[in-house]
Amino acid sequence: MPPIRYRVQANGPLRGTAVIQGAKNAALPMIGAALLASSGQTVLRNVPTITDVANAVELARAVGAHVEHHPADRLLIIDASTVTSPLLPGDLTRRFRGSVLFLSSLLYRCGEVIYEGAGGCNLGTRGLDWHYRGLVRLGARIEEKAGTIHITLGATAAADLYLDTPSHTGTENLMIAAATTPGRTVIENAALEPEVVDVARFLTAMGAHIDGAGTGRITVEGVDQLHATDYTVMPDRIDAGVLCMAAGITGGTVQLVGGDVLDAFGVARHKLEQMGVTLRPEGAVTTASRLGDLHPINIITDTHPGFATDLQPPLMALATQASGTSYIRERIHDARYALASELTKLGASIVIEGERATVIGATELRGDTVTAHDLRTGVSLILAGLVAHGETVIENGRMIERGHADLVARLRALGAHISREELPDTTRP
Ligand SMILES: CC(=O)N[C@H]1[C@@H](OP(=O)(O)OP(=O)(O)OC[C@H]2O[C@@H](n3ccc(=O)[nH]c3=O)[C@H](O)[C@@H]2O)O[C@H](CO)[C@@H](O)[C@@H]1O
Ligand SMILES: C=C(OP(=O)(O)O)C(=O)O
Repeated sequence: MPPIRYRVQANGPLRGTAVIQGAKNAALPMIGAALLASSGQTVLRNVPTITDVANAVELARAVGAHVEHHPADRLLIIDASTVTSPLLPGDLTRRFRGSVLFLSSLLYRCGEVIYEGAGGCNLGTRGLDWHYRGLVRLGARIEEKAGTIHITLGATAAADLYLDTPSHTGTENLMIAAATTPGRTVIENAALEPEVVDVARFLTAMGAHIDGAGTGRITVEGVDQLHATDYTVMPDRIDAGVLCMAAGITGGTVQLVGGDVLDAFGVARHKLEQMGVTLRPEGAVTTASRLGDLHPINIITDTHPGFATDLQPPLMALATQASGTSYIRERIHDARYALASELTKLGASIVIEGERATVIGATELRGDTVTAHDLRTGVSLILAGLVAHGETVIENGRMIERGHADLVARLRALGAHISREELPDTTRP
């Protein structure tokens, strides 16, 4: 794959309308869960055109599903009646974290699943032990050999499950597994994230019996089988948050279209408002704007409705422009400060001590060449580039496209000076 480079130059306040994409972290589990339907065709709408989705489509095809992808219509049609292979090939699964969401459906469709490892952003330790422990309690057997996980389905029976902390994909995987496990399964300390609720709604549309999604105690009454359905993926609250911050960092006004996201923001809504970014819902449109100064802020990332970790890097970029010292504490991922050194190259003043980051603002940023070490680092560097003097060049831009669709077109429509280049592929002979 040819490397991608983004170039950004400041061009004053962003103004205009932006469409929020469908949620990456809801679309991926839905593609995985759709494989549970042994007949019929599932239609998924509002699917974001991002590489994580393209990889999920490739993975679904690799295990035998027939998938039609219509990116221009943001639509997927999944016929899982042809799923036969229990092997999730490592060259695909290691491309994205969401591949872990294929485990449960494939296990129940094929009686076994072979998983050669998860990918996704490198944010420190990203365990899967709670997923495996839950599956074992539902009757699965797990063996690991040289990094490959082989799960086989024994006599399945409902169970009382718990998560040590409310894992997002862990809750989704266990809901998917429990959907067709006979009896009543209870998941304690379940994740409350809006995407988990959307996945529960999707499973319910497939015929599952799920209660309590959006609370810490989810109950699933197993049914014999699930059927194909037609479902529209919720809007992406992280994509929406980044667009609000693009308005905030440039002192502009952006109208967000594509669904109500303010409730899904949780604490992030209030933190943005404290910083001086006004968020105003008007019917189906939310307007994000900033007129006065940006104020410093204090955030602690947490599970929903706490401040979402995926919005922490963009908030760090915003904090570099606030007049005063901001304090950030990252409590979900143990290594999510790759952005700090890149922002420092642009002139930001940031001190990292363990899980704490102190951002001393406001600093004048100057364009330079920086690297998108992961998805949100990349998009946060775009935010910084929107106010830096001179040109900001972001290498490894493919990372951004894992999770944000068509950002160049959407930001250009708001007046941003941003471009994307495909570089020669040096890995090809
Ligand atoms: C595809 C997807 O939906 N990704 C999101 C999901 O990731 P993901 O579902 O991987 O995140 P989790 O909520 O599972 O992980 C949070 C923390 O719990 C730990 N943990 C988790 C499971 C486990 O079995 N053992 C364990 O130790 C992890 O190492 C991590 O430190 O939620 C994260 C937290 O909101 C987001 O940043 C990701 O964007
Ligand atoms: C961490 C993220 O994604 P993933 O879990 O897919 O790596 C993210 O979306 O910021």
